[in-house]
Amino acid sequence: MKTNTDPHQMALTSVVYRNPVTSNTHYNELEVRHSLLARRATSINRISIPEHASATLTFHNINYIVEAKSILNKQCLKCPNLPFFKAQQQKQILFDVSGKFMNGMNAILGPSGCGKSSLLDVLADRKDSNDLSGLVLVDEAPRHPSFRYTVGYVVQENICSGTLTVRENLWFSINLRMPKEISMTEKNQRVTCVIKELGLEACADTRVGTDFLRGVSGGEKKRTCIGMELVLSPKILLLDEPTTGLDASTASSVMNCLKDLSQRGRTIIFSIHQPRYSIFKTFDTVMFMCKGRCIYHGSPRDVVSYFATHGYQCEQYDNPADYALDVLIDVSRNLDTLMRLNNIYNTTNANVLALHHIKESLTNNNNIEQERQKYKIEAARSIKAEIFYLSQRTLRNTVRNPALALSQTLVSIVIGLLAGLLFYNLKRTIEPGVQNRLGAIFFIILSQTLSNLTAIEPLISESALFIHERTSGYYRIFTFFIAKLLCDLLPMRVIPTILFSGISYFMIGFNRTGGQFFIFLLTIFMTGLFGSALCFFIAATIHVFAVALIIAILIFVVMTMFTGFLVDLSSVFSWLSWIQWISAFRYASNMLTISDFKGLTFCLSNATNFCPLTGDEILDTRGLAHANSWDLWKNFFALTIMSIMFFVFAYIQLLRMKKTK
Ligand SMILES: Nc1ncnc2c1ncn2[C@@H]1O[C@H](COP(=O)(O)OP(=O)(O)OP(=O)(O)O)[C@@H](O)[C@H]1O
Repeated sequence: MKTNTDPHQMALTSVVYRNPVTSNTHYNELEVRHSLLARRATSINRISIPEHASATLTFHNINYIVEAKSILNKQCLKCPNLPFFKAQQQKQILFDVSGKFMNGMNAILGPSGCGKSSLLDVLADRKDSNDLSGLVLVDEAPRHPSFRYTVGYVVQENICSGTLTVRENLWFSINLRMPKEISMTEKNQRVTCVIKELGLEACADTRVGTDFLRGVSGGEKKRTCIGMELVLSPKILLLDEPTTGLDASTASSVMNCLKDLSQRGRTIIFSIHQPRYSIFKTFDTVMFMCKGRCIYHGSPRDVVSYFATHGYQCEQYDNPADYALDVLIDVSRNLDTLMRLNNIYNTTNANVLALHHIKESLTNNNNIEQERQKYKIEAARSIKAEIFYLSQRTLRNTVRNPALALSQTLVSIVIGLLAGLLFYNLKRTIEPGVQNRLGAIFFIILSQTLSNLTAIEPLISESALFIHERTSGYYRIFTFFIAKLLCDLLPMRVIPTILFSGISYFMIGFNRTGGQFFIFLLTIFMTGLFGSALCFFIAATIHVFAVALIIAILIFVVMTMFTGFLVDLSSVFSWLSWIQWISAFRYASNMLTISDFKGLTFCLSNATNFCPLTGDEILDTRGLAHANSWDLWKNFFALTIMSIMFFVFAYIQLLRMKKTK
């Protein structure tokens, strides 16, 4: 393959530099280097996956400490789930870890909980820098702020869109993550090339699959996730346990695939649990970790002899990987041995040399972090393009997985018919006309409220995908929010609203004027929109479906109780009655009540044509002002404000989701 340039560097075109501070000589050099790269990138007119894209990643004295919650005292063990019984405690996960990963297959091995994933996250710049000390360098320079978005990182869980095909997932990744300068032809070339490299030709146009939709195999799904990173053509590819959950042959095929990539110059770094020998021997280097410390880093061929010198003998037919893991388990139980092996590792010649090389950089470490924060990163695509690609995916998702949309539509038809039959052709009599009319309004608001609970599920089920894509810099939160609104929340309210209103309004026999039907339609739509906004906010705040659902139901029930239909609001305790002002459903039912009752007269049911009660009197009794049109529209205004407020809250919650882990 032809290699005209380095697309990893090309991705830097998506980075702009704002107010770089020039107080530090070392950083000045970096800045010059980066701007040179950026300038060079703009002149590139052809992209191909480079055969020799290699990078060396070194890390020095990495310490990672988190705030962990611990139970305060023994008595509190009885109530461990209550947050106020927990105290913040510092927990060190990584202890002075240093090392160097060059192009090739670099494995990180160790027992569960030894800090493999944490180290990978640190190397990928996905941890909060406040919890970290130490230095990570790429080709002897500090990582660029965009490193997190340009490095390939395949998380342990296979996160990609299940309703899209393998090829569509790759396109989604390349469309959103590569700079806009890259042409369609070049992207197509790259996607085709990655599909070929990963051996995905046979299933390229098969849907990946979800829990309920059979798709590609586990190995193919894993390779799709790898492909979504490879389309960026990263020099460094990090993978968290790429073989977990795969059978032996699929694990081998994934590892062979990675081996191929490494032979083409990429630096592949991955954590792995108990590899078979056939896999173990493909590694170029292995790093053994134990309780957050590194105790060996070198060739897999030297493992047995290295540990033998420390008193651990490998049995004749034992797999060296199993043997090493047994050694690690033994070492983890013996703190003295662990410290001894860790000290030996830290003082090995190679390591000392590496530290010597970057001594100057180490002293500038604090400055480097501060400087990194000052760079502003811009997304690779324009807002319009991001909305387009996200909407395209959402629509495909809806069309290919129509259960939710169909059930929402069907439920609207059924409830519309039910309301129509229950309150069929309302009479304008005092008994039972008035009561039935009020009952119909209450039923309509209640049913529309409850049918909006469905808005919780899609966001919660997509939260893992959203967090992953946000961390990997696929799109801005704003564009995700707009696409969700335009292609998911709004259509799911508009169509059912029209169907429900069209059926129920005329069957029930509310006033048949165009204006009143429009107010009815608008009220139903706004009720749905408010319900969606509230559910969106709850789903963005609480990620456990059952908890989110129960909270949404609780809020809906309280709001329904304060509509004024179940209890006379003037008789409620004064310290409780303020809830009526935040009951969106009171505003909705007020709109319907005022619109329908105003100007009506209600007759006696004995057909005497004596009509002693007017709709205006009923509105007066219910305390609903109706003198002018503002009295009606102020309810619409309040409903709109509350919907906007909850959409804003939902957006803030999305922003608050941490990019780092
Ligand atoms: N944010 C955190 N708060 C508290 N403890 C944490 C946090 N992050 C990691 N840990 C702890 O740090 C240790 C190392 O976690 P890590 O996920 O890095 O281990 P691992 O070697 O990848 O484990 P596994 O192989 O089981 O995935 C674990 O004991 C984990 O519970």
